[in-house]
Amino acid sequence: MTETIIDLKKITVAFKDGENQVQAVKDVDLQVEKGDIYGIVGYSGAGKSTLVRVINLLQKPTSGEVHINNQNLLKLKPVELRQARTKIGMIFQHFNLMKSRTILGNVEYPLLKTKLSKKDRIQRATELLKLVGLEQRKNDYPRQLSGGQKQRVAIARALANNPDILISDEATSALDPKTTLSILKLLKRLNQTLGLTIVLITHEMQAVKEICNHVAVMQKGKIVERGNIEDIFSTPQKKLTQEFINIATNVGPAVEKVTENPSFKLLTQKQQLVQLNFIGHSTEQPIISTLAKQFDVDGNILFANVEQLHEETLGFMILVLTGESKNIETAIQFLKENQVRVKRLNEVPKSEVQS
Ligand SMILES: Nc1ncnc2c1ncn2[C@@H]1O[C@H](COP(=O)(O)OP(=O)(O)OP(=O)(O)O)[C@@H](O)[C@H]1O
Repeated sequence: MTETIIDLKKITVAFKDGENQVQAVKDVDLQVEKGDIYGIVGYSGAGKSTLVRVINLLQKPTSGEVHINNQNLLKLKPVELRQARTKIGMIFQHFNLMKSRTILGNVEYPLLKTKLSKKDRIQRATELLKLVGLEQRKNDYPRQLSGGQKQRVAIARALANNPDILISDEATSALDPKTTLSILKLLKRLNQTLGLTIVLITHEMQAVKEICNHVAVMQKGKIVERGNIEDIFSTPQKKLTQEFINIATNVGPAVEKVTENPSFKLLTQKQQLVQLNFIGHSTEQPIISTLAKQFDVDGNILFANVEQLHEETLGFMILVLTGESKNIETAIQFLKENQVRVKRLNEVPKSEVQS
């Protein structure tokens, strides 16, 4: 049985900007299941940070309801809210470590407000550093660590009070791709071993693809599309979502390269440039040879990429189909009937297309 741990209802956040009012978040509902890793993707200014800051009431909404762990946070007394907040950890792009404290001192810091003795605090902080693989560095200072190591310390600190939820606000945006991957893997491990629910804000669908089970796409303060990761990657509905996925799967840059190449202009009336997206079992079929054998249509592969998302395999391909236009149309129909999404990348004159 799934259990909803984050339930935001009709959240609106408005800021005063001089004479004007900026609505950073507009009437957003968001439900996250316990134990999930939920991505929130959007370009800068979409309202992602503002929305997730509502989860721990770092940002009070102008209107709406905030239910976390079945508690209505807006109805809690200050002392109860402080307690509820300790169960929501947060990590940031710039780590926010205290320069004058050692690594151990940074992780110990949130425990100073608890009833733990100094000895127990040190023991807990040491355990947490072990969990993120930095026990050996506990007496170092933040300046002595790399970006990835600093983020590991920030993660250990965020876990000090045994939170149920971890909010990651662009936590890998300042890191190189390899370090990003290692931090994402660490988050996934913590999700699996501690049952931690993670909300991951990012402007990169690539990060979402690595570890999230669900994703919401934000634009201008609203969630424009949401769903499980396989559905969103295989059948994105909104142009913005497609854009993010094209970048994450390298299809976007490949289409650009192909269509900007001078040879693209030289395609004949018997050639159709197509982008194919395959889902699940359709990735295993010998599509190209079938097109040649059954429809007398040759397929020349210009780009191909296969992505594994949990149990689902997704394939992306850019092809030039060459043959009689009638045959190309039948071949495209065949592909569609076999759960392959087909997007035409060049216009074939109408007179050539038989319906
Ligand atoms: N305290 C504030 N006062 C006024 N406007 C704000 C405030 N905080 C955010 N905004 C505005 O709200 C909108 C959403 O900002 P927000 O930081 O939530 O977006 P974001 O998607 O997280 O982008 P980024 O990744 O750049 O932080 C922006 O137009 C921003 O300028």
